[in-house]
Amino acid sequence: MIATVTPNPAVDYTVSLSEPPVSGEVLRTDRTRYDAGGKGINVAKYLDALGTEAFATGFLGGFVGEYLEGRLAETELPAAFVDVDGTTRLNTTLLAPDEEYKINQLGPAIEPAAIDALVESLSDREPDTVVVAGSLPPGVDPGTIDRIAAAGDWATAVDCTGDVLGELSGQYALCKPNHVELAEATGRPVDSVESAIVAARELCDRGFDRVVASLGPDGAVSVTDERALHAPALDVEVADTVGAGDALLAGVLGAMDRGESPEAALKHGIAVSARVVDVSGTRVPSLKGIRSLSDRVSVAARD
Ligand SMILES: Nc1ncnc2c1ncn2[C@@H]1O[C@H](COP(=O)(O)OP(=O)(O)OP(=O)(O)O)[C@@H](O)[C@H]1O
Ligand SMILES: O=P(O)(O)OC[C@@]1(O)O[C@H](CO)[C@@H](O)[C@@H]1O
Repeated sequence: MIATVTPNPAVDYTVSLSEPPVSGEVLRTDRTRYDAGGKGINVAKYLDALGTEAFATGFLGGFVGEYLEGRLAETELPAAFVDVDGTTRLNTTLLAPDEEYKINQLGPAIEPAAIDALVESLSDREPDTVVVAGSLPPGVDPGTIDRIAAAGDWATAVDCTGDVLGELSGQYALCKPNHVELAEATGRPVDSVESAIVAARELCDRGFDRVVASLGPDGAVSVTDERALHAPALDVEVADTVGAGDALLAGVLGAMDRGESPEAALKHGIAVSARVVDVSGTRVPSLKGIRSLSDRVSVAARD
């Protein structure tokens, strides 16, 4: 079973506009949606939809937390969160023709007792893999992620901001930075597939067994000490890219969980992310035919 930890969940509020916003003008729209989100929660939603046994946890509080929990309860995804005093985030995505704006709140402060409760409940579940994903709210630091990674006999995958990634000192099975996070974590420029592979190799030297770096429309690389693979993105219509990285990670982890090869896992990740960019917000898209879509992804070994 794959457990995902979202230290800083969010309800994703997506607003679609017919025209770009103009200062001082009132814009009206009936195209809005609310999704239960936060990176780890998205990974768990996509894994569940792909048929991989998943469980979502993290910290929730206030009316937004209650709403998020209610939305998850409408789904089949097993989830249990630690209650906190503050209010969970409402993150906004503003979509206008050819424009995408994202406003993310900082999130509520987390007390040490809540972190202890989270670690304890994770240990009780005995997952095979733990995924820690998303930004860290006040009170949670990179040391907390190292603690979670070391707290049980599980493999740990992380998708966190570049500064946090650069400060982790535990042993990790996988990390999933995007190109900005990869540059931030290593201090190296990442502006091509080649430079992403160089930076990813540096993270492998620092304790990450595999680095899956997402490169937006340029696809993704999957790098270990020994091998580097690159797969380009599929050419698809893009509604918005929110959740694309989570979809890539879910696709890769789901395939790895089934024992598939690194090539097949990367293809699967690219295919799942292509489906997610095709829908707005962080809703779960139809994943029917995902196998044959994966077969359309090309993957190449790189030096
Ligand atoms: N414009 C696009 N066209 C097709 N596929 C895309 C596009 N943008 C992203 N993707 C797919 O989604 C994957 C993840 O994208 P990206 O690198 O933007 O993730 P991210 O920055 O972590 O996203 P987020 O933080 O919003 O989840 C890419 O590897 C690619 O397969
Ligand atoms: O502020 P963070 O934690 O870095 O990112 C949070 C977030 O933008 O990431 C998800 C998409 O990947 C959304 O569901 C959510 O709003």
